[in-house]
Amino acid sequence: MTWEPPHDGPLPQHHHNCLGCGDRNPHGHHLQVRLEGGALHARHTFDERHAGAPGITHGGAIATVLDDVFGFAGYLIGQPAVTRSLSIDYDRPVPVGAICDITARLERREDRKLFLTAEGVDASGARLFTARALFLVVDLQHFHGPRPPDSSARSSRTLL
Ligand SMILES: CCCCCCCCCCCC(=O)SCCNC(=O)CCNC(=O)[C@H](O)C(C)(C)COP(=O)(O)OP(=O)(O)OC[C@H]1O[C@@H](n2cnc3c(N)ncnc32)[C@H](O)[C@@H]1OP(=O)(O)O
Repeated sequence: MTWEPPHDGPLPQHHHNCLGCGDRNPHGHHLQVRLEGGALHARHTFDERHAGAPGITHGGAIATVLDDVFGFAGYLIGQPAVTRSLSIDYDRPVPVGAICDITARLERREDRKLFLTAEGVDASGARLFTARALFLVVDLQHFHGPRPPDSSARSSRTLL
């Protein structure tokens, strides 16, 4: 089967239990990532579960979400890729309960290496954080390992 680039619109979750985007992970962020004009977009609202300082989103929660949005780069190239390096600049506190719009782009590819950037802004457009990541393309063997006991959690609408 030949791979075709995805059209603009919602992208499938990585898998149902994914911490970032899985719809069946009760501890997850339930991200919904869209492709728009070649860029990956997610609108997300962190909640009280994601607080570090009172009322302010934990930096690790932001890193989780960024890592997962970057993980959708696999859809742009039709091959799975995983994080090798992730770097974040936290420009402003992200209030719990506030809308956060995240945009990520594949800046360039060098063989297996995907160089990615992302930005998060609030509802007024003020920049909250920026990030850079290096993802490496892997083959499906990379994911062969211990599997969740509920293998029925997988479906054709997921990557794994
Ligand atoms: C079905 C679909 C599902 C897809 C499902 C996708 C789900 C995504 C979920 C969200 C994202 C995640 O959480 S992913 C999970 C978190 N990440 C992981 O678990 C990855 C753990 N790490 C690994 O498994 C491994 O380190 C790999 C596979 C990433 C890379 O290992 P490797 O193949 O040995 O590659 P390595 O030699 O280290 O590096 C390859 C090239 O990158 C360069 N390189 C390495 N680090 C850097 C760096 N910081 N900056 C610049 N360049 C670097 C090296 O010099 C080399 O260049 P050159 O000599 O080639 O020029």
